[in-house]
Amino acid sequence: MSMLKNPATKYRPAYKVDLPDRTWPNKAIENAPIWLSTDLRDGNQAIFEPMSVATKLDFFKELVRIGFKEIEVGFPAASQIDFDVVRHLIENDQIPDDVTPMVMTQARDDLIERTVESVIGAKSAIVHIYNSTAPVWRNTVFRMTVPEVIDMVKKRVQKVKELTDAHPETQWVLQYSPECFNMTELDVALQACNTAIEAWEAGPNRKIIINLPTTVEWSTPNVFADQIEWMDRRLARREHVVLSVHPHNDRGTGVATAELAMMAGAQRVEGCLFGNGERCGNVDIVTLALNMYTQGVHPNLDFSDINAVARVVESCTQLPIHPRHPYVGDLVYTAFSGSHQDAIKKGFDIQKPDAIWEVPYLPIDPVDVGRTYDSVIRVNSQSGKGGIAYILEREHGVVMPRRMQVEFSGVVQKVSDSTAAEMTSPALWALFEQTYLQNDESQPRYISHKVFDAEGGQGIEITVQQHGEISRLEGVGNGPLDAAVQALGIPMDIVGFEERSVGQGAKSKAMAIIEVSVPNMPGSKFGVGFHDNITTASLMALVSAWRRVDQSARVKTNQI
Ligand SMILES: CC(=O)SCCNC(=O)CCNC(=O)[C@H](O)C(C)(C)COP(=O)(O)OP(=O)(O)OC[C@H]1O[C@@H](n2cnc3c(N)ncnc32)[C@H](O)[C@@H]1OP(=O)(O)O
Ligand SMILES: CC(C)C(=O)C(=O)O
Ligand SMILES: [Mg+2]
Repeated sequence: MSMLKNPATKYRPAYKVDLPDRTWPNKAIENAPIWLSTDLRDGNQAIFEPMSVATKLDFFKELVRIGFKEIEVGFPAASQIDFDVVRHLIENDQIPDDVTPMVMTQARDDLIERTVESVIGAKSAIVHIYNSTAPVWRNTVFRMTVPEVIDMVKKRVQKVKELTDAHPETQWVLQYSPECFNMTELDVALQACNTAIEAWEAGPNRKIIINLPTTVEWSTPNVFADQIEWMDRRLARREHVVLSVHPHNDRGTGVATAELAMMAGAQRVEGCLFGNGERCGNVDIVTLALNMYTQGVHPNLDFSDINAVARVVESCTQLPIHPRHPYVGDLVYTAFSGSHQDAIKKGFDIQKPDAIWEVPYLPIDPVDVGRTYDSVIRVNSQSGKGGIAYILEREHGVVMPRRMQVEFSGVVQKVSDSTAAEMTSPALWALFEQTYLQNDESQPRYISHKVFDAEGGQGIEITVQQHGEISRLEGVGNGPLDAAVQALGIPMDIVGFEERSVGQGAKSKAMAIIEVSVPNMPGSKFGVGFHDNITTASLMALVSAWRRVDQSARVKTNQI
């Protein structure tokens, strides 16, 4: 950046709202708003290829299934496809009684006529008209003064009223949006909205929706919340007005803007699934809804199979969802990093099914949105013992004692550092087998054993293969394991022993884990054995530990 020129000076900062007695900062979101999906309009006008009739109908069905009660079905005056979709839905009775379609148009007489025509015969319908009220649009696009803009609002609302009054069989609602509301002087926006409210003659059975958009995000969300509270206090015939917001996401704060606006009095929110829409998108209704869910408020929308919703949206819009998109991305329930994995494992260990959700680093239980725990923990060079232990326990039933977790994570770390790649669950298991289980004939391994009564205790004859040779070794001790230590003739102390059954039913096996220490060898070594018979499993674990002691001694003396 040049030292002489500061490009930031060419941008005008957002204005502040004079509202010293603002109340929204002390409020919380306690109820779901009325949701309006604008996927078929704002979402559709923002994709490379607008949706076909068939695609729009599929998307509409999905929106109904999710639970939307108000759906913007299109901009019928803009294209024949949009017009045909609306007619198809009405003529084929595909709009459930509790769902109201909305059609949108610019505040132009010719377009309003075509728009109202598109919804004739619907049980209920929202006709949505808009015009920008912000100074740049007034001066540049319309070249109109404020009184001229206000006069346009009055005449166009009267036009909608006249056309809709002619069809009393439909329950009509008017929606008026002062486009670019967030950039409009508040007194001008209020004048435009109150003009629409009066011209519509809002009252009982003549509902009006005043929809305040951040057409292009311009300020921090608190300024928008102030604007909403300011309007909420001043709108005419307030009890007959539904106060709605329509946030975009140019600053990446669409969700925060919608949340603070709800705290400030917004009763209705317009947005798109997964944040589709012009430029950086409309507010993401899925994120907003699931944010509410994590605060103990049900959003009245069904995202219990979020992957299925994502598949419909991706196929209809042809836009991929980012792998880190909140709640839905492929990686959002995955931890690679060691300390997170450790905490998640500990959280899962104590989490009870219906208790308050307290698993660290997972803001939501993946199961609530139809995701599984399968990929919650994945291993790479950033991973630690907790994550590795989690995968082995979850997928193979191997519960490692803590010191063994430390030992094995060192083994994993060496491999993942050298490959610099993710270690998949099968690769992790292969490394576990290679490290602890005797499946390589070139290394010391257990072959068989016989026990017999001996003077002074338990006798054992253990057959092992060591460096290619079969040896039968005998020992006596206070049990088979102790006898085997004597038979192997190595000064090993067994400092830890655990056994458990792994797997279920006929397929279950005994697993033994033995920790041994050897004089002059720092630390300890672990060995593992799996067998149908518990004594055999523990002898295999002992030989596994012996092999690992032998291996590390040979590494030290450079024999391997
Ligand atoms: C923020 C939003 O998302 S708003 C929604 C925007 N979505 C769309 O525009 C998609 C659908 N629209 C279209 O396909 C087209 O605009 C059509 C078919 C509806 C109309 O097309 P055209 O008749 O060619 O007009 P065009 O789009 O160029 O509009 C420009 C004219 O409309 C006027 N205009 C623009 N917006 C509005 C409005 N909200 N209310 C009244 N007049 C408007 C402009 O001032 C301009 O007038 P001028 O010709 O006298 O200078
Ligand atoms: C509500 C309409 C006019 C809109 O899409 C917007 O302002 O972003
Ligand atoms: Mg918009």
